[in-house]
Amino acid sequence: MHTYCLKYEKRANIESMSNAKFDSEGGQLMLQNSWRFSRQFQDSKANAEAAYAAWIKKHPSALTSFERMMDGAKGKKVVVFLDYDGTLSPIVSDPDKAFICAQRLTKSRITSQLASSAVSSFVKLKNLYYVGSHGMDISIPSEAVKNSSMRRSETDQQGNEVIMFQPAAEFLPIMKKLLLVLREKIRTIKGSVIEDNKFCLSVHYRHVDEEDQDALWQLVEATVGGYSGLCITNGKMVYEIRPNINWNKGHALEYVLETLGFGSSSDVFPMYLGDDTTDEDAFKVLRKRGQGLPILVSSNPKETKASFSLRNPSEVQSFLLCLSKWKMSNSSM
Ligand SMILES: O=P(O)(O)OC[C@H]1O[C@H](O[C@H]2O[C@H](CO)[C@@H](O)[C@H](O)[C@H]2O)[C@H](O)[C@@H](O)[C@@H]1O
Repeated sequence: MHTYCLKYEKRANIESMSNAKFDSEGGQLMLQNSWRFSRQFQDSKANAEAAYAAWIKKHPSALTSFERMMDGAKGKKVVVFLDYDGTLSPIVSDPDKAFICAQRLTKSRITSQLASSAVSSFVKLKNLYYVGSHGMDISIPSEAVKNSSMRRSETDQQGNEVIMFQPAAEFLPIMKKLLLVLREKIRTIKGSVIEDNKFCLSVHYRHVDEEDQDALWQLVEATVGGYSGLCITNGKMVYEIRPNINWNKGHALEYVLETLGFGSSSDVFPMYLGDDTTDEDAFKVLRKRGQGLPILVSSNPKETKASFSLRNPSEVQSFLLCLSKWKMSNSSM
């Protein structure tokens, strides 16, 4: 509405209209424009709904399709992989306040970009397996490891016996150094925040003014360019800097299944729930294995390898509740 008024003012000057004429015509024009605006808004809302309706046909809701979906799981071991931000926890403006209601998370594997210790401190459940930093920071309780060739445990920071796997371990000194350098550099850009996720540095720009975002990107790109072997990807209002190695959430999923003794087993039914583009690598692995369920968490139509979808973390919780009820009536899980 404001924009239309300004535009009209400009035209009124050009045409040297009287103030009286300006006022009365201005009011009428504003009405017409506000009607047009609301019509455009309704049209675009209807278009978005139509696009979502078409998309959901290709990626049905994991809630409404639950029974049908779980047919394939009967008699198999169900392994649930859950992304954290945007999947278990809603996206919030402060990353330190991304909490979840954890009561429904039992016997699950959590994959995230956060360091596994960070995810673990958010979730605070012991009988979970944590995977952080894009799958580059894996920690599995020793007693869960079925594959004897992988049983070489160590003690984590909380004193638990775990199998740790960090395929980018050699990058740790570089990541630590880069953290200090970047933290100092981006200090000049108001609203920017850097998060240390061990093998992934996340530079958030959610609170950076739009006109400063390009400068932040230039700064990040130039600084990271000074270090070899790293790459930058763009997430949800965040630049993610990580080692450029051939390892992603899909590899992590395979690694976890391997440690659990399900490497090439047909008795397993893995599910992966994620909202991020980086979760697509895990979806692809499930597709390739021809096993289990890739589920995308999104309220907007998106190009995805997932077969099913859930709209948001609240639907994820409802889904996990259905799953726990299903588990109670199907004892072999
Ligand atoms: O692999 P993920 O668990 O999906 O991690 C991706 C990033 O997630 C977090 O950032 C996102 O969620 C924040 C909290 O809701 C939000 O404030 C931010 O804008 C989002 O990008 C996490 O803080 C990052 O470190 C991860 O890179």
